Amino acid sequence: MNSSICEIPITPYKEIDNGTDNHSYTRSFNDIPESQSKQHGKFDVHLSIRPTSATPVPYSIIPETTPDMIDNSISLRSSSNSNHKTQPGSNGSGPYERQLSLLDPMSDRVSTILVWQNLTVQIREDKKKEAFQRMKSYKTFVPKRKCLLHNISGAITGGIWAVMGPSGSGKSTLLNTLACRLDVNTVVEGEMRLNGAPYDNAELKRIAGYVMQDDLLNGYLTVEETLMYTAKLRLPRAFTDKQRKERVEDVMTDLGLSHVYNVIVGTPLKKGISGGERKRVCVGMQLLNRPQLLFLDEPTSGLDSVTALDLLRTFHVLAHGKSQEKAVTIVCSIHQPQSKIFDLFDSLILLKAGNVIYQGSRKQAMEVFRAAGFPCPLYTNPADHLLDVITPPKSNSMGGGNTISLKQQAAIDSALINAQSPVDIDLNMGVDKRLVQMNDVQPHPTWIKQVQVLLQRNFQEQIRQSKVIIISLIQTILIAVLIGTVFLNIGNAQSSIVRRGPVLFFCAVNQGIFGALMVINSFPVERALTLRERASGTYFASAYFTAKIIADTLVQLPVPIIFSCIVYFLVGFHYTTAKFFIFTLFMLLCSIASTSLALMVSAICKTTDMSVTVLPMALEVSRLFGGFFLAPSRLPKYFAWLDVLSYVKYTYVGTSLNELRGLNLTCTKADRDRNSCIENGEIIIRELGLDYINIIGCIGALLAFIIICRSIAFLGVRFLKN
Ligand SMILES: Nc1ncnc2c1ncn2[C@@H]1O[C@H](COP(=O)(O)OP(=O)(O)OP(=O)(O)O)[C@@H](O)[C@H]1O
Repeated sequence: MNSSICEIPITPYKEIDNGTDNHSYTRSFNDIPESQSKQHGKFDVHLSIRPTSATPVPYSIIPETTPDMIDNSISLRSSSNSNHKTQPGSNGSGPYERQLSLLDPMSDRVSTILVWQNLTVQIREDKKKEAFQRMKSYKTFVPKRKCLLHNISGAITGGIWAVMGPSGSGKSTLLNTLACRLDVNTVVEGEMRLNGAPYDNAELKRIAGYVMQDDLLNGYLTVEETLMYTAKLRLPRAFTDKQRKERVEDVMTDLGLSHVYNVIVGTPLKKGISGGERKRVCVGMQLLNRPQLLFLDEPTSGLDSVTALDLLRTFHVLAHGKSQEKAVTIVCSIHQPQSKIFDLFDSLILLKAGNVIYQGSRKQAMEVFRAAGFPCPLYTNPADHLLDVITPPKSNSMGGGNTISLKQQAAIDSALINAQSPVDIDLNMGVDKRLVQMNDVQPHPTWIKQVQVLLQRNFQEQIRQSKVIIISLIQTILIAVLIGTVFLNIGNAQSSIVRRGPVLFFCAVNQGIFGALMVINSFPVERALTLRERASGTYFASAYFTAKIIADTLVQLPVPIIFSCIVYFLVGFHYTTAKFFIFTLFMLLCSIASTSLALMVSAICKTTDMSVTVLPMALEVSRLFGGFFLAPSRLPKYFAWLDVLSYVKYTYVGTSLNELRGLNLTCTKADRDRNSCIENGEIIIRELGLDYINIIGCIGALLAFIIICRSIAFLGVRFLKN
């Protein structure tokens, strides 16, 4: 069977009978959305159609042959066409490639071809549990796994693709598999190729973007700031600031965001841009480094129909490329699009329970369904029709509705599959495009530059949240005044001995709480955002962590300093300049230690709920072993390890040593008569058993505590990804 293309411009659609069962059309872009035709101007595109039924049927015998049958993007070689010959003069990359260039109107601008063959995705209960069971009974071991995708094959070759199917059919699983974003408990079998070569997440990060369903963004930054920071972090280091700014402006114009460039993104409590605009910002962040491939998971979820249509029109324009530019191949998972949205897709993958029911041109889908005996009724949304056919109606509790038996449903599925030619995948598709891509790798901004940009972003966010900082300062002043007045001018009398311990212990406890609560509330959300940015290859985990530690510490500094200045003088602690600075240093280290503990807990627990449950216990233990209720030297040996973990203890013991060393106490005659006079602080230190360590030891222990907690937190951020 030969196919040939006649280049006769006929507008809008006219069939050219070339004497074969392959028919060719030439059409103009009159029927594409206005926005797109403006971009392209008016030009003619050559398309061919192929019969899709198992037994090829010439289209001429189907009475209502319509342009719907035009296959303008399908790239799967059908077995029935496997004798397809390479045209003379083609670039020799095989019949598949040639077919692409014949079938795809923008093949010269399609830069990415994604192919998968015999792809099976399974989920296991737990990776470690499975490995353990395998070790225990390796001969008889049969892993318990749920199959999410069943041995599917296909290809994505340009244009805008919809992955459709009922809920739970595996749309997100397919997207995540192709984008190498599955979680650790997933087992993938089969081949996936990007431009003819196996690929991994790192390679995909360079050329592809992924927009997740929920628009997780930094609510305190404006649209322009959000995009500008991403541009600074993601665009190659060779870009100048001017070029970055131009790229951001370009993306904002493309996505229709220019009118909100100065509006903050917004948080649940502070309204910012709209839902559709948020989605556009997420897409914009991915478009900044001009990806060749864009995955979008349910991009229209939560949007009203007008906004959703508007967004899809934007994607359609991106997918067909602006003049002279390479087009972005877009793959969207979508639930049940309205008909106008459905019309914007070039191609379709229809999934049901992890199986592919249809893949190929969107327009041809209706024909396949008709050939299988399911023509789309008049005035019915084609997307609804496709889903209605493949989704069996469930009987309701009232016994209403017509149910279809599993057998009938299986018959429908096989009728649909039989109405299409079997797919024969060529894994080498797009190999020539790969060479171009490999030469195109440009280095990312340096680690130092990333830290610098992230620091700037962090400070900007903190400034936008200045209310929280101001409230924390006011609260610190109030608490400090309260403590200072309760223990006002403690003096040097014997009665001051029983008051010194509690006030020092209370200072240590108080410094820990506020910072820890702030971290526990904000870090899990920040972590989710960071994970997402890192999944897109925006920056190194170490750069993020370094910037966070520096910014948080600098913002935290004033609180213990203000606290110390007020409390120290109101209480009237042992006054020398050195002692005051040592006290302040302990307050500062205590505050940093508590936030480090909270950071570690929330990095390991991952969610706010879990962190909020675990942190109070950690704080309680720190207090219990804080050295006040029971002297550290008198603790039972088996608790020694918990005692070592208490940052409160090192603060309390350190400040006590600082206060009591060199402290002279006055005694009244009555005290002497009762023989209960304690003349100096050294005696108290010995009595309380605090002399097992010195001040330097306490400072060292606090520093070690901070370093260990932060190192564990870093490992949590770096390696715990879900
Ligand atoms: N981590 C997982 N553990 C267990 N089952 C999973 C997991 N991920 C997905 N599944 C199951 O795999 C099937 C496909 O899920 P997937 O999220 O891909 O479906 P979907 O078509 O995107 O659904 P929806 O449209 O509702 O988002 C579902 O039955 C789901 O319960």
